Amino acid sequence: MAIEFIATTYSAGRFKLGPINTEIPEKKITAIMGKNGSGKSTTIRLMHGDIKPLEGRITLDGRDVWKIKPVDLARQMSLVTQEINDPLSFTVKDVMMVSGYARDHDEASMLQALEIFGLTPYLYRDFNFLSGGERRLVTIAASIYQDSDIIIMDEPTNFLDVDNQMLVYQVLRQLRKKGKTIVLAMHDISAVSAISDFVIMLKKGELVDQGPTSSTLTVENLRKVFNVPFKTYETPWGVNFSSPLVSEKEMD
Ligand SMILES: Nc1ncnc2c1ncn2[C@@H]1O[C@H](COP(=O)(O)OP(=O)(O)OP(=O)(O)O)[C@@H](O)[C@H]1O
Repeated sequence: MAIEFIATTYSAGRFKLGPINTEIPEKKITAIMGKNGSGKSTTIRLMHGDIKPLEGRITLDGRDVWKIKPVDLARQMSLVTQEINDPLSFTVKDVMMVSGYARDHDEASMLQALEIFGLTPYLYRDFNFLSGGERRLVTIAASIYQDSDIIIMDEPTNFLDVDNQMLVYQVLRQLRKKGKTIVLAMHDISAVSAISDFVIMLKKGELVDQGPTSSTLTVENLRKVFNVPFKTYETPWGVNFSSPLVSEKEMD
């Protein structure tokens, strides 16, 4: 399942994205990084065929993704968005069923996906009355239940406590091991460094750099993207990046 951006551009109001040329590595974790408003969600929506490019193409195994029938696309790609709209009074089970509508219903797999996050007791709860973090975990469980080859998530760890963030990253690693292609829009630089194999860095809709995380996630690129200085430091879990968030001292 290869996703390719070929000279892709998009425009919404005054915002312009691209041109983007990239091939999302299969069976790896790709992180899309950039400041607020840099175009991460737009890139993800293009990848999922929710919006059409202005110029160029986004292809899934050579086919324009926006032309693929939703039911066929759902077998190949799942998307966890930032905002979860549920105008109806859906239960957690309904949310799972909607996500899994293109696969054969399998109650055991559905419960298994919820159980990863300890959510089986929530099966008949009203989704709208769950906390922000619980809703996020349900939608991640729903995308696991969907069982597509490609899993896209927009800021999957938003609203989550550190233990649940760790759980989500652990689950993402397991999904990669199972051969899933994963694409994440992310803010958290340490998490990008720890979990992603490939990184796409955006600034104001432009591609700043892309490549293997080990060689692309550099202090130089981070400074370009975020306009603040960064330094690396060693932690017991590997190299991390730091900027003077709450310090009065300037870094050079
Ligand atoms: N339909 C639209 N009409 C006008 N502007 C839009 C539209 N959709 C997106 N934009 C603008 O495009 C820019 C990129 O938005 P996008 O949601 O892709 O950013 P992002 O990198 O995901 O940001 P964040 O980190 O805040 O989620 C923003 O300035 C946004 O206001």
